Amino acid sequence: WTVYSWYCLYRNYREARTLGVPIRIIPIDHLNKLWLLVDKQVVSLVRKLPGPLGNNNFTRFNYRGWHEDDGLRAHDEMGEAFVLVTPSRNWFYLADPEALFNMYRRGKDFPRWVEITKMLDVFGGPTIATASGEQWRRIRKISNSCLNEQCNAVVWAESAALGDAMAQYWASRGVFTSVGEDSRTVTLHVLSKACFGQSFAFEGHDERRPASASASFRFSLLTVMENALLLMALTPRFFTNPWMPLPAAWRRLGKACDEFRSHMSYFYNREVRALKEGGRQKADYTLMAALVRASQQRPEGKEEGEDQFANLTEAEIYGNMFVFAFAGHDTTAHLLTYAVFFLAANPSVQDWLASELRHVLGDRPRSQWDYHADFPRLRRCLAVLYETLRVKTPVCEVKWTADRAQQLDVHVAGRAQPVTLPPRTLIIPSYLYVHKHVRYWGPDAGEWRPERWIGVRGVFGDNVDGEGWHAGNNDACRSAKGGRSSCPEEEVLLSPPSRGNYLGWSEGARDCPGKRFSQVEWVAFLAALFRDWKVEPQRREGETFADARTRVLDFVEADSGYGGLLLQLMHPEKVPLVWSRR
Ligand code: HEM
Repeated sequence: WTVYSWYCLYRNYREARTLGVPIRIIPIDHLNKLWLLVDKQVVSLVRKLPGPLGNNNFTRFNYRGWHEDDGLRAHDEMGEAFVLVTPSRNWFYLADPEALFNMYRRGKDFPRWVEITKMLDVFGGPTIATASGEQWRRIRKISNSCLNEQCNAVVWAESAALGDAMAQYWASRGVFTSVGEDSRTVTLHVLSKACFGQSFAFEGHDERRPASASASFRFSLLTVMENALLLMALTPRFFTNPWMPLPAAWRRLGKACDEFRSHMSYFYNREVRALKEGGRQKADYTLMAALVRASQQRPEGKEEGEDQFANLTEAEIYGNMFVFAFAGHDTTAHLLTYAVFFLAANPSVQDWLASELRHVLGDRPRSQWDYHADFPRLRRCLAVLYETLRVKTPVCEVKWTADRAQQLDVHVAGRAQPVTLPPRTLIIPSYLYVHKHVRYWGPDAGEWRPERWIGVRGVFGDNVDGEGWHAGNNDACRSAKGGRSSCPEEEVLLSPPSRGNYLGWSEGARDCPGKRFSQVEWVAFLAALFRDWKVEPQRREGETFADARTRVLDFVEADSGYGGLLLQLMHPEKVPLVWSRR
């Protein structure tokens, strides 16, 4: 095996040399399953060795999330593109915004590497995240039509109600440490409502009752989502096998899987029945109902009997429901946790945010907030999301060249030149570089500064939302008052320096279909949390606010890591925060 491995490494190295970009060799593929279990521990042990033994390509590049620790260094040293050669595959890292945008535009030439997402097909499939080609186009088209404005209105109302309850809970604690857990609770509850029509009251971390053995829907959804990685690695069948000697917690997981499946089947049959009887009102939106409706209707132009090529099967609906719940849960929750910490360290941004919320929502109670009228005016809330996603991008993407060589113009040594990428080359967009380099974002590129996304309407002609100038270049867009516009009505949301410079929701045909969902959810949470409340770090004895702020920001950098598949704060409970009325 070792000889074969070295042979493959040599073969891949020879192939990498044809690319004409810098090469670094590492001995183990990033996605070797055994290695994934121990990579960080082994690397941190090897790092203790003296000199080059502890400091080499292996300790620098050969573990999950190395790019977060390395920051901008790798591309600063090697230019816009370089390749990591492993025994299994070549990993081509790309930080050229123009080349990235071209790659996203040519989705057929550079498809998603679905081998990495295939494990999401645990409750049925193929799904939107795991299918390719024609099959994916069909599922994606149906999904896009279901994630519509009706869905967003449901998300808005539910998120505002849950955000409100979370704010009350934190206020009842005064000092709280549960932002990570509570953010996961609210995002899960929003998904439960939007996907299945099941609404649950907020339960703060310390109020959680032990899950009932009778396995309610909430229990099954929560348990399945909390153990999603384990389920993807071992499949639900492993946990539901009655002959397998399993610990009690794993048995419970098996039970939750069975329950989750039978709840989905119940919801599915209910929707099919309602559709047949014409009983469901338009106002009763659920994603499940929308998918069922779309899958039962024969699309225009299709003949009888062709339906199976255009609609979703029952198994595909189950698989997709799981994928939506999985893809929409931790992404938003982790970002919300980051934002609460960034805001705690930046009271002036909280004031700026609150003044927009007061201006748009006034004193209206939450029940009178209106998605269609209020959401589009809350640009500062959206700017907080854009900025948090810029500096703490949770999702890593992998594209590849599949079975054909592809050419891409890439800046190498300052000049655009065609690079021929051999078949089976993996391409990793280096979002950290394009999101944070001073060349694109100005001297404060490394700082969390949501104001960079806001400009003043009309300063450079008639800016419209999302088509203005990037804040790094828009000093003239701001009013004289401390670099901030005084009136939210005059403001526009600016776009990034280029479309290849902002990859948080990805780009091209295979970008995130939940983008608008997450924006609506996020803005409603921020509105409920920060119109009437504020957050700050709990000070230690004798600590000034400036010291506490530095401590929080240092903590955010040091504690960021890949717990599972996403970047997150690993232990947000370690830094207590204070919640109070503004
Ligand atoms: C702020 C929160 C979110 C972020 C940052 C985010 C980011 C992303 C990214 C970067 C991708 C592309 C992944 C890849 O190519 O490997 C993606 C795909 C996807 N996202 Fe999101 N997402 C968010 C929220 C959501 C929500 C709320 C949903 C569902 C309601 C969702 C559903 C999906 C699905 C189904 C895909 C796969 C799409 C396809 O393959 O066609 N996401 N997301």
